[in-house]
Amino acid sequence: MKLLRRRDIPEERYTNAFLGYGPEDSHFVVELTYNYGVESYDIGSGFGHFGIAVEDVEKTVELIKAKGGTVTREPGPVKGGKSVIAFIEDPDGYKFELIERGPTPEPLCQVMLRVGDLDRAISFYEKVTFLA
Ligand SMILES: C[C@@H](O)C(=O)SC[C@H](NC(=O)CC[C@H](N)C(=O)O)C(=O)NCC(=O)O
Ligand SMILES: [Zn+2]
Repeated sequence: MKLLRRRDIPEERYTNAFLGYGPEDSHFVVELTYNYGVESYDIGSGFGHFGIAVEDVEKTVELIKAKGGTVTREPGPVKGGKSVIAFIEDPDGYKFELIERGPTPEPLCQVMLRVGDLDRAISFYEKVTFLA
């Protein structure tokens, strides 16, 4: 990913940074928010991870390790499945998953949220986000 833009709102005492693999009007982005003076957060157990598709998880993990990244789950098939994945943890404790897939113009591909009622959540997102 690369930094697309910063957005500082001093009157609200926070700064955003937007990172992605392409322009915001056509690509998913990660929006980082820094609240002035707040150095850490309790991430809790609801947020799972976001996913980044790569063509070679093992090679990508080696590159991440060489750059000092923290690998919390080594490359290999997902338990109970075949997709090759790995998990990386960022300095704030947020995780992203590397998912082995073919070439794609949009590697930033999914967000995992833990929910208390799957059918309720499915119904909500289908109802609320059906924007057509
Ligand atoms: C589909 C792919 O994007 C996944 O994230 S599946 C990875 C898999 N997920 C779970 O096990 C979800 C349930 C778990 N109790 C949770 O709440 O995270 C996973 O993490 N597998 C572990 C592994 O080592 O394969
Ligand atoms: Zn996942």
